Amino acid sequence: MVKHTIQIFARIKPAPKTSAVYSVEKEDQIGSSIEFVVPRDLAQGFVNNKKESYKFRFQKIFDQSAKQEDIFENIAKPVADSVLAGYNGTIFAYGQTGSGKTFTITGGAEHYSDRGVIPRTLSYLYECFSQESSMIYTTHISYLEIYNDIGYDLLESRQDMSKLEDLPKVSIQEDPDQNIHLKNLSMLQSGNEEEALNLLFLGDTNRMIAETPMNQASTRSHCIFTVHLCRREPGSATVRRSKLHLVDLAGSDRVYKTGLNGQLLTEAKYINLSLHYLEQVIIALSEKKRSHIPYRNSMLTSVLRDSLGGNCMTTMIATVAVDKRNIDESISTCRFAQRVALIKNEAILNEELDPALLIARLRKEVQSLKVELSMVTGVQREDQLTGDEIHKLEELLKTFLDDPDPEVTLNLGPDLRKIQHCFSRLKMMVLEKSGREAPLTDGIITPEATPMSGDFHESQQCATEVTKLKEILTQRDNEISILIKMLKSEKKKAQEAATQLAKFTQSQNIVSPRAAAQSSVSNEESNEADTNVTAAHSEGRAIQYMKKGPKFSMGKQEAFEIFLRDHEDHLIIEENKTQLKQRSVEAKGLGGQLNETRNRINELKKQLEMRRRQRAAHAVLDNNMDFEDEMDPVEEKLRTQIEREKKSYKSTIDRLKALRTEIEHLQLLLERAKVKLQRDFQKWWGEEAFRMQESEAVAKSAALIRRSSPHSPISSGSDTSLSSVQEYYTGQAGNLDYASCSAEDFRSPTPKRGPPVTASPAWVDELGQRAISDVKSSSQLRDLSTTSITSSSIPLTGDMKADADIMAFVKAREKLLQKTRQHLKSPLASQGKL
Ligand SMILES: Nc1ncnc2c1ncn2[C@@H]1O[C@H](COP(=O)(O)OP(=O)(O)OP(=O)(O)O)[C@@H](O)[C@H]1O
Repeated sequence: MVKHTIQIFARIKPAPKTSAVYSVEKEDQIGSSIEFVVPRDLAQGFVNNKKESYKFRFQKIFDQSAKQEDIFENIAKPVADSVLAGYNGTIFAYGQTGSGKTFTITGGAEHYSDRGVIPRTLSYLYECFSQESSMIYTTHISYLEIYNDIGYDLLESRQDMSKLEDLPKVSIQEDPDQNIHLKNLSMLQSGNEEEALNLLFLGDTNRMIAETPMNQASTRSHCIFTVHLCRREPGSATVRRSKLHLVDLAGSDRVYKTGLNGQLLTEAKYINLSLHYLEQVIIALSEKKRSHIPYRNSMLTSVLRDSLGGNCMTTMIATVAVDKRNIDESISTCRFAQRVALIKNEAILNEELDPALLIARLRKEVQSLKVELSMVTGVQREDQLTGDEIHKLEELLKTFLDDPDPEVTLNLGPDLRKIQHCFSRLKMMVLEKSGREAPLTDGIITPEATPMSGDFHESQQCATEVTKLKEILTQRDNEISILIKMLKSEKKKAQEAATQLAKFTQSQNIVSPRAAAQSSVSNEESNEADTNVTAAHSEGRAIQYMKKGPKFSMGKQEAFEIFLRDHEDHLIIEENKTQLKQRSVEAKGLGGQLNETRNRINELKKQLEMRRRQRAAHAVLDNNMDFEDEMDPVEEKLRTQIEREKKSYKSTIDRLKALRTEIEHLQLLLERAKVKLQRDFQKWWGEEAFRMQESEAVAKSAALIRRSSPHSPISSGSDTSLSSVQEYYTGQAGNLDYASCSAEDFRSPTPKRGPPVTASPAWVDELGQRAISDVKSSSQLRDLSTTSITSSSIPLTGDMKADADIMAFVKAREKLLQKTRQHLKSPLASQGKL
């Protein structure tokens, strides 16, 4: 058992301007302190006793310039090491909204070097597994999100997930030993780093998709990424199971400051409530006298029960934003950390005996004891008695029973099988005899000798028979259920194999750069082919999942491409694409190098073999038996060359592996950016459609007013925006004269005048909330966007909503094209950068 207090670290978020409100001081080898200086507010009067300086001590403070690597090396690596040794570990980030919790735990989405604690720890764990080949490691991953005190499984891979409620709900169950079990939380096995990263990506994407403006998941929910590790030595029945929780808590902001209302306030209450309960637990734990710890108050504290005051090596990272307006929050974050630092945990080695392995070991032991016994007795014993042995036993038994001497004994020797056989035979004889009241074995047992008779005997016999039959029935039932289980599991396996194969094939077809990069890598490392295939399966799953964005129609696709060019992430995406290309080219080059080195090694080995044969032949001729011990300079030189080539081969392989991780990470970043883009686009598109509908409503009411009062200022046509909306709607300026329409015209689904309805409702598809998907001809639209939109060729459906959406599309497209034209005129464009 290891007793230790929770370790606390602080990380300061980079601020644009250097702030003078705090200072960091390294006090000694095991601690640093941070001091906040809050000048007194003179507006509160001259007599003001408010404290000016607040000082807090941490194990280490990571100032603004700290890199993600520093955080991993100093904080996460020691925890990962203890998890590898069989202890539970938890790292949790706590701090106000935007202070860098997600950045620290998961990482930034822009650069490879921004990878946070989770991906780095996964990478480290798998590296350790490969180095410690004498151990067998099994890893499972779970990813839980807690929002409004309800748990959600983030590893759900359903394709049609669009909101948080679509995710499976996770509930807590407690066993009699008060152990917490999370029902409905997936625990997926990950065979290598790539599979684990894919699961992280799947969870993060689910988190992002489930996020709506009302639920900014990262801010308002707690996320717990858990690695479940099982470690054992081959052949040993002892297993070590440990868990590593990596926790990204919700923003710790106090409600009054955030100025929330309605739904957001409810959420904030829940969050603050769960953080409040967390604080309660921490206060209770830090007070020595308290016996009751209120873990059960919230899901968060129930799940983290072991991490706080239990069997776990726990570390807290307090994330702090040091700009002036956040000072109060930063001080309360540090205060919270000081309390946490008082908690003592007792981590124990989670070692247990694996029952299956124990049975296997005992079986082996029995087998070897049997062998030993047969060596001592000189008789080879089978589990069952042979026919010959049974025959001999029957004779012995008969002699024994026939002998009238009551002192006679039945000598069977030290063989349990024989003893059991004789006993069961005797029992059967007694039972049958007592049932039939007739001698069974050549008069061995006489009716007089039987103490039982009559009806009682009969019912006894029946009962025995029934019991026997029941036993047989149960046995058959068991056999049947085992067979059904086997059948089901085989069926499931076959189905899984088929789906995986289909996904794999699909992913290979879809993601060409990845496939290219992978094939170049896997070519060089043929021995890793199996791993690659498994990885490709899970990769296929992640990519499939990510590709689930809506399929755009032709016009919308065009608008999307233009939208993409203007998007804030465009440059980052381009940069990552370029990097990906470079890495892929480098990987390909290294692959070539690797092949060449391998060929050279093979060639050198051949030369060495040849040389050895030559020397052996000479030695036979010269009768020199000691030639093996003599040094041959040519052989030595060849060996040195081989060694050199092997070293170069190894370093190239290492680089290739690192490159592969980087390539995969870049691909994930790109794919994530793509999901975000699609989401932003849908949102923007929906907004445009909505705005257009609003304008249309204004236009209609204007027309009504004009109708009732033809000389009013609105009807004079001075409002250009309204007239342009009317133009869109009528398809031609002035083509539809609202002033001459009756009220019926507005109620009718089809306008009485205006362009003929040429479109079929089939080209209206789902777009955000309501939007238009397809237009009959994209050239038609191109014309519309380059000229002013007055053409009567806009095909309308007659449905108000759909028509408004069509016009929203046309207008949105025109806007985008205008923007593009402006861009093209800009100096950047003239430098050929667009
Ligand atoms: N150390 C850092 N270096 C660079 N950028 C950072 C750092 N910390 C945070 N950021 C940036 O600040 C922004 C907010 O950070 P982040 O999302 O991690 O905050 P958070 O505490 O998780 O917020 P929330 O409570 O809303 O989830 C992000 O854009 C992130 O990239």
